[in-house]
Amino acid sequence: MAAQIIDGKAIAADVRKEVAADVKALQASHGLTPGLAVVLVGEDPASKVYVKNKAAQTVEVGMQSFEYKLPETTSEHEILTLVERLNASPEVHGILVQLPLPKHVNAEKVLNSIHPDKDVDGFHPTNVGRLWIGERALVPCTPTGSAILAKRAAPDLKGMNAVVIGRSNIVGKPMAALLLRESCTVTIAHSQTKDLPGVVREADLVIAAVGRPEMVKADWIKPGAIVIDVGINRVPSENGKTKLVGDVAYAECAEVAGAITPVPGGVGPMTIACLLQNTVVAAKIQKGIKD
Ligand SMILES: Nc1nc(=O)c2c([nH]1)NC[C@@H]1CN(c3ccc(C(=O)N[C@@H](CCC(=O)O)C(=O)O)cc3)C=[N+]21
Ligand SMILES: [Mg+2]
Repeated sequence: MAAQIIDGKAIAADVRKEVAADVKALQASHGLTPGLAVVLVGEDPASKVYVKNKAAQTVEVGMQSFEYKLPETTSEHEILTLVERLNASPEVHGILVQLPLPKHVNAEKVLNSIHPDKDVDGFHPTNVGRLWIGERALVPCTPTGSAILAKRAAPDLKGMNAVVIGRSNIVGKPMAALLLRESCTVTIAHSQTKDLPGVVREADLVIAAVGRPEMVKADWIKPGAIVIDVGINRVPSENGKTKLVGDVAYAECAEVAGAITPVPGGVGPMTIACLLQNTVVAAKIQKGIKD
């Protein structure tokens, strides 16, 4: 039986509609227009595309967009000075510094300089702590979007065996925290895991976030399992161009899984939608607005 295909593009559009409604409500109730600042250092072409998409969608939902495109040679000090300015700006409620940063810049130092209440990526240690202890937090966008997609396939994740493949601070670890909050039994698997296929075969819910093209095979998947593919890998294609593939061998896994996300059109669009949602949450936190 073929899997249900979880349409991230359509679900992201739903989330953006909700965000647009939230923005309207905030304007009416508090005269507040949330603003998102994105900082891009250097010329990475893929990064430039994301920044452009983010800016367009930010404006589309009625928020203010501030873009800072700095040359590759920008010093760490200059970046820190910009972040300080954005931290202090009343028009800016969310700050995202696009990763990766150039090698001469200490990324950890830059990310930690963002005010936790403006940290719409949810990477600041304060937000990591808030997430794990269950306080109101800004939660990383990719795991948030992935959880929304999983819940579209199965509204109640309670009691499921969830296996997260990948232990990054950006996806794997916060994903585990979110699934624990949904009362899943969570395993974080990684490159050193013994018998990874065997571990994944126990999963009712698989989240693949390793950055290895099409690594997860059909015979790793328990029949009927939900498969969320976080990977976005650009690989050579037949016609000499490149194409995007996930961390999951999509075609073969779709024949075993109960539900599966495609790449592109799965988690990627959700990441940006959740970034916009986080900007609204950030604005509310800064203004002391409940919910
Ligand atoms: N501080 C920071 N936060 C990030 O969240 C962050 C970052 N840095 N650096 C780069 C990565 C990458 N990223 C993507 C977001 C959306 C798509 C996306 O929408 N992808 C589309 C297709 C894109 C295409 O066709 O190239 C899809 O999967 O359908 C992809 C990648 C956010 N990132
Ligand atoms: Mg993210």
